[in-house]
Amino acid sequence: MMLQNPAAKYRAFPAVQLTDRTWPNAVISKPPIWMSTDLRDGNQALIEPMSPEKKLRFFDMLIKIGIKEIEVGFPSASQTDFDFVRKLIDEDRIPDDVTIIVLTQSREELIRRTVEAAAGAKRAIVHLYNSVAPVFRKVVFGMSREEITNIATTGTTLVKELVAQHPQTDWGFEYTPESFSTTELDFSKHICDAVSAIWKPTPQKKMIINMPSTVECSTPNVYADQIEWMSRKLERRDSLILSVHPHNDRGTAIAAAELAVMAGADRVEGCLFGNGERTGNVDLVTLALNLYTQGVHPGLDFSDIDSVRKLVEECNQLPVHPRHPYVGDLVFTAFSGSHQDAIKKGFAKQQPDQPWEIPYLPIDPQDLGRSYDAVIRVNSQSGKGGMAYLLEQDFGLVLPRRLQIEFSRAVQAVADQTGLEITSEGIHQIFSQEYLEQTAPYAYSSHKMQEDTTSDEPVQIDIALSHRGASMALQGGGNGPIDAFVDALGLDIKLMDYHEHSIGSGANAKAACYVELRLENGPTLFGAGIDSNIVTASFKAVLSAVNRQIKQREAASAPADAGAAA
Ligand SMILES: CC(=O)SCCNC(=O)CCNC(=O)[C@H](O)C(C)(C)COP(=O)(O)OP(=O)(O)OC[C@H]1O[C@@H](n2cnc3c(N)ncnc32)[C@H](O)[C@@H]1OP(=O)(O)O
Ligand SMILES: CC(C)C(=O)C(=O)O
Ligand SMILES: [Mg+2]
Repeated sequence: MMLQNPAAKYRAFPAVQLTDRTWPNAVISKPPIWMSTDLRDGNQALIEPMSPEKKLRFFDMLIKIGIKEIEVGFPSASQTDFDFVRKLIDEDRIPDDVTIIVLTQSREELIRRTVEAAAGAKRAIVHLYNSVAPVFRKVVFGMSREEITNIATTGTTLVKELVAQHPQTDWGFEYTPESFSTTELDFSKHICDAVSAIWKPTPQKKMIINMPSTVECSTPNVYADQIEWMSRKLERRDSLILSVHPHNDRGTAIAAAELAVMAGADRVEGCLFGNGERTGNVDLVTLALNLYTQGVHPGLDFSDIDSVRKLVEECNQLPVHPRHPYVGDLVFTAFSGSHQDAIKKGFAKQQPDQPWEIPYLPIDPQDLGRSYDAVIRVNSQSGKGGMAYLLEQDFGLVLPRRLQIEFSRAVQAVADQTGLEITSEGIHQIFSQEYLEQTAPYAYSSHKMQEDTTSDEPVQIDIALSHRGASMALQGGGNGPIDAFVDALGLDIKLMDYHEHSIGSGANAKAACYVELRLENGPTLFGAGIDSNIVTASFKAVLSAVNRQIKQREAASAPADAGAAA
Protein backbone atom coordinates (compact mmCIF):
# COMPACT_ATOMS: atom_id res chain seq x y z
CA MET A 1 0.00 0.00 0.00
CA MET A 2 1.24 3.50 -0.85
CA LEU A 3 1.50 6.21 1.80
CA GLN A 4 -1.69 8.22 1.71
CA ASN A 5 -1.67 11.86 0.66
CA PRO A 6 -0.53 13.71 3.83
CA ALA A 7 -1.88 17.12 2.83
CA ALA A 8 -5.30 16.39 4.25
CA LYS A 9 -3.95 15.08 7.54
CA TYR A 10 -0.85 17.12 8.42
CA ARG A 11 -0.03 20.82 8.33
CA ALA A 12 3.25 22.59 7.64
CA PHE A 13 4.84 24.19 10.69
CA PRO A 14 4.42 27.98 10.54
CA ALA A 15 7.52 30.15 10.20
CA VAL A 16 8.44 32.71 12.85
CA GLN A 17 8.06 36.34 11.80
CA LEU A 18 11.64 37.37 12.42
CA THR A 19 13.18 38.92 9.35
CA ASP A 20 16.18 40.45 11.14
CA ARG A 21 17.35 37.24 12.76
CA THR A 22 21.02 37.32 13.78
CA TRP A 23 21.69 33.70 14.74
CA PRO A 24 22.83 32.53 11.26
CA ASN A 25 25.99 34.63 11.61
CA ALA A 26 26.80 33.52 15.14
CA VAL A 27 29.73 31.24 15.94
CA ILE A 28 29.74 29.09 19.06
CA SER A 29 32.92 30.01 20.86
CA LYS A 30 32.19 28.66 24.33
CA PRO A 31 30.23 25.70 25.63
CA PRO A 32 26.73 26.12 27.01
CA ILE A 33 25.90 25.07 30.57
CA TRP A 34 25.26 21.32 30.28
CA MET A 35 22.36 19.81 32.15
CA SER A 36 21.99 16.05 32.17
CA THR A 37 18.44 14.80 32.49
CA ASP A 38 19.46 11.16 32.10
CA LEU A 39 18.18 10.31 35.55
CA ARG A 40 14.82 12.00 34.86
CA ASP A 41 13.77 12.36 31.20
CA GLY A 42 16.08 9.51 30.21
CA ASN A 43 14.94 7.33 33.08
CA GLN A 44 11.22 7.96 32.55
CA ALA A 45 11.60 6.67 28.97
CA LEU A 46 13.25 3.36 29.85
CA ILE A 47 11.54 0.02 29.55
CA GLU A 48 12.73 -0.65 33.09
CA PRO A 49 13.59 2.50 35.04
CA MET A 50 17.01 2.41 36.70
CA SER A 51 17.39 0.80 40.11
CA PRO A 52 18.80 3.08 42.86
CA GLU A 53 22.14 1.30 42.47
CA LYS A 54 22.23 2.03 38.72
CA LYS A 55 21.12 5.62 39.25
CA LEU A 56 23.97 6.08 41.67
CA ARG A 57 26.55 4.67 39.27
CA PHE A 58 25.18 6.92 36.53
CA PHE A 59 25.23 9.94 38.85
CA ASP A 60 28.88 9.31 39.82
CA MET A 61 29.85 8.92 36.15
CA LEU A 62 28.13 12.22 35.23
CA ILE A 63 30.18 13.92 37.92
CA LYS A 64 33.34 12.27 36.66
CA ILE A 65 32.86 13.55 33.12
CA GLY A 66 32.29 17.06 34.45
CA ILE A 67 28.52 17.70 34.35
CA LYS A 68 27.67 20.33 36.94
CA GLU A 69 23.86 20.34 36.70
CA ILE A 70 22.10 16.99 37.08
CA GLU A 71 18.35 16.45 37.07
CA VAL A 72 18.19 13.59 39.54
CA GLY A 73 14.55 12.66 39.26
CA PHE A 74 10.88 13.43 39.64
CA PRO A 75 10.71 12.90 43.41
CA SER A 76 6.93 13.10 43.66
CA ALA A 77 6.52 10.36 41.05
CA SER A 78 7.56 7.45 43.25
CA GLN A 79 9.07 6.51 46.57
CA THR A 80 12.11 5.22 44.66
CA ASP A 81 12.73 8.61 43.06
CA PHE A 82 12.16 10.42 46.37
CA ASP A 83 14.47 8.07 48.27
CA PHE A 84 17.19 8.42 45.66
CA VAL A 85 17.27 12.20 46.06
CA ARG A 86 17.32 11.85 49.83
CA LYS A 87 20.14 9.33 49.61
CA LEU A 88 22.29 11.73 47.60
CA ILE A 89 21.72 14.47 50.16
CA ASP A 90 21.79 12.46 53.38
CA GLU A 91 24.91 10.54 52.36
CA ASP A 92 26.60 13.75 51.23
CA ARG A 93 27.22 12.41 47.70
CA ILE A 94 26.83 15.71 45.83
CA PRO A 95 30.09 17.60 45.27
CA ASP A 96 30.04 21.29 46.21
CA ASP A 97 30.25 22.44 42.60
CA VAL A 98 27.36 20.24 41.41
CA THR A 99 23.72 21.31 41.55
CA ILE A 100 20.88 18.81 41.60
CA ILE A 101 17.59 19.55 39.89
CA VAL A 102 14.23 18.08 40.84
CA LEU A 103 11.27 18.19 38.46
CA THR A 104 7.67 18.67 39.40
CA GLN A 105 4.38 19.40 37.72
CA SER A 106 2.81 22.61 38.92
CA ARG A 107 0.46 20.89 41.37
CA GLU A 108 0.41 21.67 45.06
CA GLU A 109 0.90 18.21 46.55
CA LEU A 110 3.63 17.35 44.05
CA ILE A 111 5.47 20.61 44.70
CA ARG A 112 5.40 20.04 48.47
CA ARG A 113 6.83 16.56 48.10
CA THR A 114 9.50 17.82 45.69
CA VAL A 115 10.77 20.54 48.00
CA GLU A 116 10.76 18.05 50.86
CA ALA A 117 12.91 15.71 48.76
CA ALA A 118 15.57 18.31 47.96
CA ALA A 119 15.67 20.19 51.28
CA GLY A 120 19.05 20.03 52.93
CA ALA A 121 21.08 19.84 49.74
CA LYS A 122 23.82 22.47 49.53
CA ARG A 123 22.36 23.62 46.21
CA ALA A 124 19.19 22.54 44.46
CA ILE A 125 17.01 23.79 41.64
CA VAL A 126 13.27 23.23 41.72
CA HIS A 127 12.13 22.70 38.16
CA LEU A 128 8.46 23.52 37.68
CA TYR A 129 6.55 22.77 34.50
CA ASN A 130 3.12 22.88 33.02
CA SER A 131 2.09 22.34 29.45
CA VAL A 132 1.07 25.49 27.63
CA ALA A 133 0.49 24.58 23.97
CA PRO A 134 -2.93 25.07 22.34
CA VAL A 135 -3.50 21.33 21.96
CA PHE A 136 -2.92 20.80 25.71
CA ARG A 137 -5.08 23.77 26.63
CA LYS A 138 -7.85 22.35 24.49
CA VAL A 139 -7.48 18.56 24.76
CA VAL A 140 -5.82 17.85 28.12
CA PHE A 141 -6.90 20.67 30.41
CA GLY A 142 -9.85 22.39 28.74
CA MET A 143 -8.49 25.69 30.04
CA SER A 144 -8.04 29.23 28.78
CA ARG A 145 -4.67 30.98 28.47
CA GLU A 146 -5.24 32.78 31.77
CA GLU A 147 -6.15 29.59 33.60
CA ILE A 148 -3.00 27.94 32.29
CA THR A 149 -0.97 31.00 33.33
CA ASN A 150 -2.54 30.70 36.72
CA ILE A 151 -1.26 27.12 37.12
CA ALA A 152 2.28 28.39 36.54
CA THR A 153 2.09 31.44 38.77
CA THR A 154 0.34 29.61 41.63
CA GLY A 155 2.99 26.91 41.49
CA THR A 156 5.81 29.46 41.43
CA THR A 157 4.38 31.27 44.44
CA LEU A 158 4.15 27.99 46.34
CA VAL A 159 7.72 26.96 45.47
CA LYS A 160 8.94 30.36 46.64
CA GLU A 161 7.11 30.02 49.95
CA LEU A 162 8.26 26.46 50.59
CA VAL A 163 11.92 26.90 49.77
CA ALA A 164 12.07 29.90 52.09
CA GLN A 165 11.41 27.42 54.91
CA HIS A 166 14.73 25.65 54.14
CA PRO A 167 17.33 28.42 54.15
CA GLN A 168 20.22 25.98 54.61
CA THR A 169 19.83 25.13 50.90
CA ASP A 170 20.88 27.51 48.18
CA TRP A 171 17.75 27.23 46.01
CA GLY A 172 17.50 27.94 42.33
CA PHE A 173 14.38 27.93 40.19
CA GLU A 174 13.67 26.69 36.68
CA TYR A 175 10.41 27.14 34.84
CA THR A 176 9.46 25.15 31.74
CA PRO A 177 6.47 26.03 29.59
CA GLU A 178 6.18 22.45 28.39
CA SER A 179 5.56 22.10 24.64
CA PHE A 180 7.08 25.55 24.16
CA SER A 181 8.02 24.95 20.51
CA THR A 182 4.40 24.26 19.53
CA THR A 183 3.03 27.19 21.53
CA GLU A 184 2.27 30.71 20.27
CA LEU A 185 5.37 32.79 21.07
CA ASP A 186 3.42 35.66 22.57
CA PHE A 187 1.76 33.28 25.02
CA SER A 188 5.09 31.65 25.97
CA LYS A 189 6.49 35.10 26.66
CA HIS A 190 3.42 36.07 28.65
CA ILE A 191 3.59 33.04 30.94
CA CYS A 192 7.39 33.19 31.42
CA ASP A 193 7.18 36.90 32.26
CA ALA A 194 4.38 36.19 34.74
CA VAL A 195 6.50 33.50 36.43
CA SER A 196 9.67 35.59 36.58
CA ALA A 197 7.68 38.53 37.98
CA ILE A 198 6.87 36.34 40.97
CA TRP A 199 10.25 34.69 41.40
CA LYS A 200 12.07 38.02 40.99
CA PRO A 201 15.44 36.82 39.72
CA THR A 202 18.37 39.24 39.66
CA PRO A 203 21.51 39.34 37.52
CA GLN A 204 23.35 37.96 40.56
CA LYS A 205 20.78 35.25 41.26
CA LYS A 206 19.27 34.27 37.93
CA MET A 207 16.44 31.87 37.28
CA ILE A 208 16.25 29.44 34.36
CA ILE A 209 13.64 29.66 31.62
CA ASN A 210 13.70 26.36 29.75
CA MET A 211 12.16 26.23 26.29
CA PRO A 212 11.70 22.63 25.20
CA SER A 213 10.81 21.14 21.89
CA THR A 214 8.86 18.58 23.89
CA VAL A 215 7.98 17.04 20.56
CA GLU A 216 10.20 18.18 17.70
CA CYS A 217 7.84 19.42 14.99
CA SER A 218 9.81 21.90 12.87
CA THR A 219 13.10 22.35 11.11
CA PRO A 220 15.89 23.51 13.44
CA ASN A 221 16.02 27.01 11.94
CA VAL A 222 12.45 27.61 13.13
CA TYR A 223 13.42 26.53 16.65
CA ALA A 224 16.39 28.92 16.48
CA ASP A 225 14.06 31.74 15.43
CA GLN A 226 11.80 30.94 18.39
CA ILE A 227 14.74 31.11 20.79
CA GLU A 228 16.06 34.37 19.32
CA TRP A 229 12.56 35.85 19.48
CA MET A 230 12.23 34.92 23.17
CA SER A 231 15.73 36.04 24.00
CA ARG A 232 14.96 39.48 22.59
CA LYS A 233 11.47 39.89 24.04
CA LEU A 234 11.52 38.31 27.50
CA GLU A 235 11.40 40.69 30.43
CA ARG A 236 14.24 40.61 32.96
CA ARG A 237 16.49 39.01 30.33
CA ASP A 238 19.65 39.92 32.23
CA SER A 239 18.36 37.90 35.17
CA LEU A 240 17.48 34.81 33.14
CA ILE A 241 19.45 31.80 32.00
CA LEU A 242 17.85 30.67 28.74
CA SER A 243 17.82 26.92 28.42
CA VAL A 244 16.81 24.57 25.61
CA HIS A 245 15.60 21.00 25.82
CA PRO A 246 15.38 19.54 22.32
CA HIS A 247 13.83 16.17 21.58
CA ASN A 248 14.71 14.28 18.45
CA ASP A 249 11.38 13.38 16.81
CA ARG A 250 12.52 14.63 13.40
CA GLY A 251 16.09 13.45 13.91
CA THR A 252 17.41 17.02 14.07
CA ALA A 253 17.83 17.58 17.81
CA ILE A 254 21.57 18.17 17.51
CA ALA A 255 21.09 20.82 14.84
CA ALA A 256 18.24 22.36 16.82
CA ALA A 257 20.40 22.63 19.94
CA GLU A 258 23.36 24.07 18.06
CA LEU A 259 21.29 26.67 16.25
CA ALA A 260 19.48 27.49 19.49
CA VAL A 261 22.80 28.18 21.21
CA MET A 262 23.72 30.42 18.26
CA ALA A 263 20.37 32.12 18.82
CA GLY A 264 21.06 32.95 22.46
CA ALA A 265 20.51 29.83 24.56
CA ASP A 266 22.92 29.65 27.51
CA ARG A 267 22.16 26.13 28.61
CA VAL A 268 21.28 22.76 27.05
CA GLU A 269 19.41 19.89 28.67
CA GLY A 270 19.89 16.42 27.22
CA CYS A 271 20.98 12.85 27.76
CA LEU A 272 24.13 10.88 27.00
CA PHE A 273 23.97 9.23 23.59
CA GLY A 274 20.48 10.64 23.08
CA ASN A 275 18.38 8.46 25.35
CA GLY A 276 15.01 9.91 26.30
CA GLU A 277 11.32 9.96 25.47
CA ARG A 278 10.42 8.42 22.07
CA THR A 279 13.33 9.24 19.73
CA GLY A 280 15.29 10.66 22.61
CA ASN A 281 16.54 13.86 24.14
CA VAL A 282 19.35 15.68 22.41
CA ASP A 283 22.64 13.80 22.77
CA LEU A 284 25.01 15.73 25.03
CA VAL A 285 28.02 13.66 23.96
CA THR A 286 27.64 14.51 20.29
CA LEU A 287 27.02 18.18 21.08
CA ALA A 288 30.11 18.34 23.26
CA LEU A 289 32.34 16.56 20.75
CA ASN A 290 31.01 18.63 17.86
CA LEU A 291 32.34 21.62 19.78
CA TYR A 292 35.62 19.87 20.47
CA THR A 293 36.21 19.31 16.75
CA GLN A 294 35.83 23.08 16.26
CA GLY A 295 38.65 23.70 18.73
CA VAL A 296 36.30 24.67 21.58
CA HIS A 297 36.75 22.63 24.77
CA PRO A 298 33.30 21.50 25.89
CA GLY A 299 34.35 21.28 29.54
CA LEU A 300 33.36 17.62 29.58
CA ASP A 301 35.75 14.70 29.59
CA PHE A 302 35.14 11.97 27.04
CA SER A 303 38.73 10.80 26.89
CA ASP A 304 37.52 7.28 27.74
CA ILE A 305 34.30 7.33 25.78
CA ASP A 306 33.99 3.54 25.59
CA SER A 307 33.71 3.17 29.34
CA VAL A 308 31.06 5.93 29.44
CA ARG A 309 29.12 4.10 26.77
CA LYS A 310 29.43 0.76 28.58
CA LEU A 311 28.01 2.19 31.77
CA VAL A 312 25.18 3.99 29.95
CA GLU A 313 24.27 0.80 28.09
CA GLU A 314 24.23 -1.19 31.32
CA CYS A 315 22.10 1.36 33.18
CA ASN A 316 19.66 2.08 30.34
CA GLN A 317 19.60 -1.50 29.10
CA LEU A 318 19.60 -0.07 25.60
CA PRO A 319 22.39 -0.45 23.05
CA VAL A 320 24.18 2.47 21.42
CA HIS A 321 23.94 2.19 17.65
CA PRO A 322 27.12 1.06 15.83
CA ARG A 323 26.91 4.23 13.70
CA HIS A 324 26.28 6.62 16.59
CA PRO A 325 28.55 9.70 16.19
CA TYR A 326 31.93 9.46 17.90
CA VAL A 327 31.17 6.32 19.93
CA GLY A 328 29.56 3.72 17.63
CA ASP A 329 31.58 0.60 16.89
CA LEU A 330 31.80 1.45 13.19
CA VAL A 331 32.28 5.21 13.19
CA PHE A 332 36.05 5.10 12.87
CA THR A 333 36.04 2.29 10.35
CA ALA A 334 36.46 2.58 6.60
CA PHE A 335 35.58 -0.37 4.39
CA SER A 336 35.59 1.36 1.04
CA GLY A 337 38.77 1.48 -0.98
CA SER A 338 39.02 5.18 -1.76
CA HIS A 339 38.39 6.11 1.89
CA GLN A 340 41.06 3.66 3.04
CA ASP A 341 43.53 5.05 0.54
CA ALA A 342 42.95 8.62 1.72
CA ILE A 343 43.12 7.68 5.41
CA LYS A 344 46.36 5.77 4.88
CA LYS A 345 47.91 8.75 3.11
CA GLY A 346 46.54 11.06 5.81
CA PHE A 347 48.20 9.09 8.60
CA ALA A 348 51.48 9.10 6.70
CA LYS A 349 51.42 12.92 6.37
CA GLN A 350 49.94 13.91 9.75
CA GLN A 351 52.47 15.60 12.04
CA PRO A 352 51.82 15.24 15.78
CA ASP A 353 51.96 19.00 16.47
CA GLN A 354 49.87 20.11 13.48
CA PRO A 355 46.09 20.59 13.14
CA TRP A 356 44.26 17.32 12.54
CA GLU A 357 43.93 16.73 8.81
CA ILE A 358 43.07 13.14 8.08
CA PRO A 359 40.46 12.64 5.39
CA TYR A 360 37.25 10.92 6.53
CA LEU A 361 38.19 11.14 10.22
CA PRO A 362 36.72 14.34 11.71
CA ILE A 363 38.31 13.62 15.09
CA ASP A 364 41.38 11.72 16.27
CA PRO A 365 39.98 8.47 17.75
CA GLN A 366 42.81 8.51 20.29
CA ASP A 367 41.40 11.71 21.83
CA LEU A 368 38.42 9.61 22.87
CA GLY A 369 40.54 6.74 24.13
CA ARG A 370 39.72 4.74 21.02
CA SER A 371 42.41 3.09 18.95
CA TYR A 372 43.22 3.10 15.27
CA ASP A 373 42.82 -0.69 15.22
CA ALA A 374 39.43 -0.64 13.57
CA VAL A 375 40.01 2.34 11.28
CA ILE A 376 40.46 0.17 8.22
CA ARG A 377 38.57 -3.05 7.63
CA VAL A 378 38.43 -5.02 4.44
CA ASN A 379 35.53 -6.45 2.46
CA SER A 380 34.58 -6.55 -1.21
CA GLN A 381 34.31 -2.73 -1.28
CA SER A 382 37.95 -2.31 -0.32
CA GLY A 383 41.01 -1.49 -2.38
CA LYS A 384 44.73 -2.13 -2.24
CA GLY A 385 45.36 0.68 0.27
CA GLY A 386 43.32 -0.94 3.02
CA MET A 387 44.95 -4.35 2.68
CA ALA A 388 48.41 -2.82 2.56
CA TYR A 389 47.60 -0.72 5.64
CA LEU A 390 46.54 -3.77 7.66
CA LEU A 391 49.55 -5.86 6.60
CA GLU A 392 51.84 -3.00 7.57
CA GLN A 393 50.13 -2.13 10.87
CA ASP A 394 49.61 -5.64 12.13
CA PHE A 395 52.40 -7.69 10.50
CA GLY A 396 55.09 -5.15 9.62
CA LEU A 397 54.92 -6.03 5.91
CA VAL A 398 55.46 -3.00 3.67
CA LEU A 399 54.35 -4.09 0.22
CA PRO A 400 55.68 -2.17 -2.81
CA ARG A 401 52.95 -0.42 -4.75
CA ARG A 402 52.79 -2.81 -7.71
CA LEU A 403 52.68 -5.81 -5.37
CA GLN A 404 49.76 -4.13 -3.54
CA ILE A 405 47.89 -3.98 -6.83
CA GLU A 406 48.68 -7.61 -7.64
CA PHE A 407 47.84 -8.91 -4.16
CA SER A 408 44.59 -6.94 -3.91
CA ARG A 409 43.17 -9.13 -6.72
CA ALA A 410 43.70 -12.23 -4.58
CA VAL A 411 42.00 -10.62 -1.58
CA GLN A 412 39.19 -9.27 -3.73
CA ALA A 413 38.56 -12.76 -5.11
CA VAL A 414 38.11 -14.15 -1.59
CA ALA A 415 35.91 -11.21 -0.53
CA ASP A 416 33.71 -11.63 -3.59
CA GLN A 417 33.46 -15.36 -3.08
CA THR A 418 32.52 -15.21 0.61
CA GLY A 419 30.73 -11.85 0.68
CA LEU A 420 32.23 -11.41 4.16
CA GLU A 421 34.63 -9.08 5.87
CA ILE A 422 38.24 -10.31 5.83
CA THR A 423 40.13 -9.71 9.02
CA SER A 424 43.71 -8.60 9.20
CA GLU A 425 44.72 -12.19 10.07
CA GLY A 426 42.70 -13.40 7.08
CA ILE A 427 44.57 -11.03 4.77
CA HIS A 428 47.88 -12.20 6.18
CA GLN A 429 46.81 -15.80 5.62
CA ILE A 430 45.98 -15.07 1.98
CA PHE A 431 49.34 -13.33 1.59
CA SER A 432 51.16 -16.32 3.10
CA GLN A 433 49.35 -18.81 0.86
CA GLU A 434 49.76 -16.69 -2.23
CA TYR A 435 53.45 -15.77 -1.77
CA LEU A 436 55.28 -17.13 1.27
CA GLU A 437 54.18 -20.75 1.04
CA GLN A 438 54.94 -21.15 -2.67
CA THR A 439 57.38 -24.04 -2.32
CA ALA A 440 56.52 -26.11 -5.38
CA PRO A 441 57.90 -27.07 -7.77
CA TYR A 442 61.06 -25.40 -6.35
CA ALA A 443 61.80 -25.38 -2.62
CA TYR A 444 64.86 -23.73 -1.10
CA SER A 445 67.04 -25.93 1.15
CA SER A 446 70.39 -24.14 1.70
CA HIS A 447 73.16 -22.18 0.05
CA LYS A 448 76.87 -21.43 0.36
CA MET A 449 78.43 -18.28 -1.07
CA GLN A 450 82.01 -17.20 -1.76
CA GLU A 451 83.11 -13.74 -2.79
CA ASP A 452 86.14 -13.06 -4.99
CA THR A 453 86.50 -9.35 -5.72
CA THR A 454 89.12 -10.00 -8.40
CA SER A 455 86.79 -12.08 -10.58
CA ASP A 456 84.32 -10.95 -13.31
CA GLU A 457 81.67 -12.84 -11.38
CA PRO A 458 82.65 -11.85 -7.85
CA VAL A 459 79.92 -13.94 -6.18
CA GLN A 460 79.99 -17.73 -6.52
CA ILE A 461 77.19 -19.79 -5.06
CA ASP A 462 76.30 -23.42 -4.32
CA ILE A 463 72.63 -24.01 -3.74
CA ALA A 464 70.63 -27.00 -2.57
CA LEU A 465 67.00 -27.17 -3.69
CA SER A 466 64.30 -29.70 -4.07
CA HIS A 467 62.38 -29.82 -7.34
CA ARG A 468 59.10 -31.73 -7.32
CA GLY A 469 60.44 -33.60 -4.30
CA ALA A 470 63.85 -34.47 -5.81
CA SER A 471 67.01 -32.91 -4.31
CA MET A 472 69.15 -30.74 -6.59
CA ALA A 473 72.60 -29.21 -6.15
CA LEU A 474 73.37 -26.25 -8.44
CA GLN A 475 76.22 -23.77 -8.90
CA GLY A 476 76.28 -20.28 -10.34
CA GLY A 477 78.03 -16.94 -10.35
CA GLY A 478 77.15 -13.29 -10.75
CA ASN A 479 77.60 -9.68 -9.66
CA GLY A 480 75.61 -10.20 -6.50
CA PRO A 481 73.86 -12.96 -4.57
CA ILE A 482 70.56 -12.77 -6.53
CA ASP A 483 72.38 -12.61 -9.82
CA ALA A 484 74.41 -15.70 -8.84
CA PHE A 485 71.30 -17.51 -7.60
CA VAL A 486 69.38 -16.86 -10.84
CA ASP A 487 72.43 -18.03 -12.80
CA ALA A 488 72.53 -21.24 -10.77
CA LEU A 489 68.84 -21.92 -11.39
CA GLY A 490 69.53 -21.93 -15.13
CA LEU A 491 66.08 -20.57 -15.99
CA ASP A 492 65.19 -17.73 -18.36
CA ILE A 493 64.47 -15.16 -15.65
CA LYS A 494 64.32 -11.39 -16.08
CA LEU A 495 64.39 -9.57 -12.75
CA MET A 496 62.21 -6.42 -12.91
CA ASP A 497 62.04 -5.09 -9.36
CA TYR A 498 63.43 -5.79 -5.89
CA HIS A 499 62.46 -4.44 -2.44
CA GLU A 500 63.50 -5.41 1.04
CA HIS A 501 62.91 -4.22 4.59
CA SER A 502 63.34 -5.52 8.08
CA ILE A 503 60.50 -6.65 10.30
CA GLY A 504 61.04 -5.92 13.97
CA SER A 505 64.39 -5.22 15.54
CA GLY A 506 67.10 -6.87 17.63
CA ALA A 507 67.71 -10.60 17.79
CA ASN A 508 64.23 -11.42 16.50
CA ALA A 509 64.41 -9.14 13.47
CA LYS A 510 63.63 -10.68 10.10
CA ALA A 511 64.03 -9.55 6.54
CA ALA A 512 61.19 -9.38 4.04
CA CYS A 513 62.04 -9.39 0.32
CA TYR A 514 59.80 -8.83 -2.65
CA VAL A 515 60.92 -9.49 -6.24
CA GLU A 516 59.09 -8.96 -9.46
CA LEU A 517 60.30 -11.08 -12.37
CA ARG A 518 59.38 -12.50 -15.73
CA LEU A 519 59.96 -16.21 -16.49
CA GLU A 520 60.57 -16.87 -20.20
CA ASN A 521 57.82 -14.96 -22.04
CA GLY A 522 55.34 -15.06 -19.18
CA PRO A 523 53.77 -12.10 -17.37
CA THR A 524 55.63 -10.26 -14.65
CA LEU A 525 54.72 -11.60 -11.24
CA PHE A 526 55.84 -10.93 -7.68
CA GLY A 527 57.30 -13.34 -5.18
CA ALA A 528 57.96 -12.77 -1.50
CA GLY A 529 60.24 -14.32 1.08
CA ILE A 530 60.82 -13.82 4.78
CA ASP A 531 63.84 -15.09 6.64
CA SER A 532 66.16 -14.10 9.44
CA ASN A 533 68.89 -13.92 6.78
CA ILE A 534 68.36 -11.23 4.19
CA VAL A 535 70.07 -13.19 1.38
CA THR A 536 67.99 -16.28 2.10
CA ALA A 537 64.85 -14.11 2.13
CA SER A 538 65.69 -12.83 -1.35
CA PHE A 539 66.30 -16.39 -2.70
CA LYS A 540 62.95 -17.50 -1.28
CA ALA A 541 61.32 -14.48 -2.94
CA VAL A 542 62.81 -15.45 -6.32
CA LEU A 543 61.59 -19.05 -5.95
CA SER A 544 58.17 -17.81 -4.85
CA ALA A 545 57.85 -15.75 -8.04
CA VAL A 546 59.16 -18.60 -10.23
CA ASN A 547 56.77 -21.11 -8.64
CA ARG A 548 53.82 -18.75 -9.09
CA GLN A 549 54.72 -18.33 -12.77
CA ILE A 550 54.94 -22.08 -13.30
CA LYS A 551 51.67 -22.73 -11.49
CA GLN A 552 49.83 -20.11 -13.52
CA ARG A 553 51.19 -21.55 -16.73
CA GLU A 554 50.19 -25.08 -15.70
CA ALA A 555 46.72 -23.93 -14.72
CA ALA A 556 46.28 -22.16 -18.06
CA SER A 557 47.33 -25.22 -20.08
CA ALA A 558 45.33 -27.79 -18.05
CA PRO A 559 42.25 -29.17 -19.86
CA ALA A 560 39.06 -27.37 -18.81
CA ASP A 561 37.47 -30.53 -17.35
CA ALA A 562 40.65 -31.76 -15.64
CA GLY A 563 39.28 -30.93 -12.19
CA ALA A 564 36.03 -32.74 -12.85
CA ALA A 565 37.82 -35.81 -14.24
CA ALA A 566 40.19 -35.95 -11.24
C1 LIG B 1 7.49 16.27 28.87
C2 LIG B 1 7.80 15.56 30.09
O1 LIG B 1 8.63 14.72 30.05
S1 LIG B 1 7.03 16.02 31.48
C3 LIG B 1 7.51 14.86 32.70
C4 LIG B 1 6.69 13.66 32.58
N1 LIG B 1 7.13 12.69 33.53
C5 LIG B 1 6.26 11.92 34.16
O2 LIG B 1 5.08 12.00 34.00
C6 LIG B 1 6.85 10.87 35.06
C7 LIG B 1 6.34 11.00 36.46
N2 LIG B 1 4.91 11.15 36.54
C8 LIG B 1 4.14 10.49 37.42
O3 LIG B 1 4.63 9.65 38.18
C9 LIG B 1 2.71 10.81 37.48
O4 LIG B 1 2.25 11.20 36.21
C10 LIG B 1 2.42 11.92 38.52
C11 LIG B 1 2.76 11.39 39.91
C12 LIG B 1 3.23 13.16 38.26
C13 LIG B 1 0.95 12.34 38.47
O5 LIG B 1 0.18 11.22 38.52
P1 LIG B 1 -1.46 11.31 38.50
O6 LIG B 1 -1.87 12.29 39.51
O7 LIG B 1 -1.94 9.93 38.60
O8 LIG B 1 -1.82 11.95 37.11
P2 LIG B 1 -1.53 11.48 35.64
O9 LIG B 1 -0.14 10.98 35.54
O10 LIG B 1 -2.56 10.55 35.14
O11 LIG B 1 -1.59 12.87 34.96
C14 LIG B 1 -2.76 13.39 34.37
C15 LIG B 1 -3.46 14.38 35.27
O12 LIG B 1 -2.59 15.42 35.68
C16 LIG B 1 -3.15 16.67 35.27
N3 LIG B 1 -2.05 17.59 35.10
C17 LIG B 1 -0.98 17.43 34.31
N4 LIG B 1 -0.18 18.48 34.47
C18 LIG B 1 -0.75 19.27 35.39
C19 LIG B 1 -0.40 20.47 35.96
N5 LIG B 1 0.74 21.07 35.67
N6 LIG B 1 -1.20 21.02 36.86
C20 LIG B 1 -2.36 20.41 37.20
N7 LIG B 1 -2.73 19.27 36.69
C21 LIG B 1 -1.93 18.71 35.79
C22 LIG B 1 -3.91 16.32 34.04
O13 LIG B 1 -4.85 17.27 33.69
C23 LIG B 1 -4.57 15.03 34.45
O14 LIG B 1 -5.62 15.34 35.31
P3 LIG B 1 -7.04 14.55 35.32
O15 LIG B 1 -6.68 13.18 35.82
O16 LIG B 1 -7.83 15.33 36.23
O17 LIG B 1 -7.52 14.53 33.91
C1 LIG C 1 9.47 18.74 31.46
C2 LIG C 1 10.11 19.23 30.23
C3 LIG C 1 11.41 19.89 30.51
C4 LIG C 1 10.34 18.14 29.27
O1 LIG C 1 10.90 17.11 29.54
C5 LIG C 1 9.92 18.40 27.90
O2 LIG C 1 9.18 19.33 27.64
O3 LIG C 1 10.33 17.62 27.01
MG1 LIG D 1 11.69 16.13 27.72
